[in-house]
Amino acid sequence: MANLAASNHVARVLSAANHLAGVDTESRIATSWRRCLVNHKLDPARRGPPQTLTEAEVRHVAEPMEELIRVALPELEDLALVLRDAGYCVNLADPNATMLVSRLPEGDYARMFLEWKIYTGSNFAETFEGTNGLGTALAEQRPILVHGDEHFREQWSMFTCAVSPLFDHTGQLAGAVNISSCRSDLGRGAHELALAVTTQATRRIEHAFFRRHYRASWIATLPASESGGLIAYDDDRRVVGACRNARSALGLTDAMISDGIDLSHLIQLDDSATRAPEGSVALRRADGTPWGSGRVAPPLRARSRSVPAPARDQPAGQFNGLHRLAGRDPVLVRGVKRLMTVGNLDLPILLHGETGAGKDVFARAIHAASNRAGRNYVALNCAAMPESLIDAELFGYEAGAFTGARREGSKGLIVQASGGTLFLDEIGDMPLALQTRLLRVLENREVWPLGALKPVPVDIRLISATHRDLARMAEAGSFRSDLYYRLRGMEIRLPALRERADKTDVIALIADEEAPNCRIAPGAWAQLVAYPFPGNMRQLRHVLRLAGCTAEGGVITEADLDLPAVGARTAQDQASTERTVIVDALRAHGGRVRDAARTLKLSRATLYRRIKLLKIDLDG
Ligand SMILES: Nc1ncnc2c1ncn2[C@@H]1O[C@H](COP(=O)(O)OP(=O)(O)OP(=O)(O)O)[C@@H](O)[C@H]1O
Repeated sequence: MANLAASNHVARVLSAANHLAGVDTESRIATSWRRCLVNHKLDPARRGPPQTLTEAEVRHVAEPMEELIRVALPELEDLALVLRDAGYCVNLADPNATMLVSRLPEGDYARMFLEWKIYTGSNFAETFEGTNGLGTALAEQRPILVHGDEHFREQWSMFTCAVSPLFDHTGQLAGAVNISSCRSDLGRGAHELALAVTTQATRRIEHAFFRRHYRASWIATLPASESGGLIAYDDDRRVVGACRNARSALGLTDAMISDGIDLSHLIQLDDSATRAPEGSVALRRADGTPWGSGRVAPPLRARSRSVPAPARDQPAGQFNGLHRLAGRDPVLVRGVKRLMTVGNLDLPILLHGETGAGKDVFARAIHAASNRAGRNYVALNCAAMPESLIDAELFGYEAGAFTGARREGSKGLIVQASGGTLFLDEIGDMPLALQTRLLRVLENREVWPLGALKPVPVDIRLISATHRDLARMAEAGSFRSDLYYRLRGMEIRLPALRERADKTDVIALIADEEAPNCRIAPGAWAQLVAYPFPGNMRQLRHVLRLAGCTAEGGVITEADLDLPAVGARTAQDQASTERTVIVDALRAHGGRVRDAARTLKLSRATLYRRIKLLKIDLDG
């Protein structure tokens, strides 16, 4: 049955190539099929995984794209969050169709992408893989949806990919955003919305990148009818840059830009656009005819927000990184003090905290502060992989131990970490069978790679982390209690961002890192302080990074904060957290609203409004 489908598919591809009836031979798909057969000499029946780069090669390829990746990440994370439950994976690729960033969906869907190597490092160039979303969108430099058997190779026909190419601030092809689903059974129509969502997210990344690059220039946004193209110009109104859409709307060339063409030869802006920037302005074409409304943003010229000084009682030295992470939060400061007392004992550490609370960065800081610093630090997320893969990744295997194993075998992460630190993230998700094997490694200080005839001695410091209640899991039998006690030589709880007593310091510090040239308007500041941040530091970083890119005139306003609504219970938590923060500040200042407002970095009026809303009794 499967063979019949495959040969039917191959016959269709060949018909299209030979312009036979029964196939829309003029469609983009058929044109691409012909390219694959005639130009690239590919075989639609060939099966096999895509070419995949090693981790070091990926790092090398990603290096020149670092800034673009940094700007794109918040959008990619948001896309992944929105599409995760629908089973889509999200990727950012370079112009040669190598995936550089991948966000997998939940559960079984993730397994499909892992099995088919649709992940970081894989290459889907049309010249190798034939017609596919990523390769074809890049070859044609146009967004495309490639659904099921529209793929050139029959083996990809269970996937549907929506892809939008990404252009840099000079209008050059810089990569592509890809989303793939293994639900081709849903029909093409079901995926069309995904293409629109991907295209919009890609435009936002391009705009954020453009604004970042030209942050020292004026930036005019063309009307929505021109897809909101962007033009950057200097104080003398000479054009210094334009995005791809603006270039095509205005017929702008590189030569015109490097000659510093006068803006008035392209569009007319009245003087009010310069006097009162940031609002919408009426635009006219160069010949004076009205051209709808656009926007003008002035250059970002100065940093204007101060960063709180670190707590004065923090000692210098090897624990500096840990102290910086702990800030002025008493729970964390206490945790770091306890860590210092055990110093370099190779005690296993268990970190407990919600997602994004900083378990990974804390684990790295512990390693950096230990006498193992400078040796290997190896991390594995136990929730991101199916059991069979964790087994092979962690414990290693001998050459030819199982079908699909690497020819030369694999040392495994435990052996790689020997002499240094092994960080096991989401340890609560480790399957029971593997818990038993891990326990044996910790007890015997040796590991048996699959298929090995003798064990390999190892010397690791283990740091593990979880957001789950391991004690309860141990009681319920879903986590081995003997392993639990072995892991928690010392347990450190990382408070959620909303619980941190120094929440405002953390916001200010992260704002300074993520949006260094921006000031936060009071309304936006109040929102940030009040928001419960279920995604903790990670979410705060993303929100501020994005806000820093979209903020016009160097001021982050409420409109720049993309803070998703939180559920009713969380809203209640938020109110109670906010209440506690305000009451604490008032207490610390003997009830003086003015001083409490200064500490909370709120205006007095805002603080009075919050006090009234939260029914805080000032006299009490
Ligand atoms: N104390 C901190 N100060 C500033 N940034 C922080 C701090 N802690 C964490 N972050 C940032 O928050 C993001 C998430 O951190 P991290 O990956 O360590 O969280 P996590 O708890 O391991 O998350 P998960 O459980 O989802 O893996 C990172 O970008 C990190 O740099």
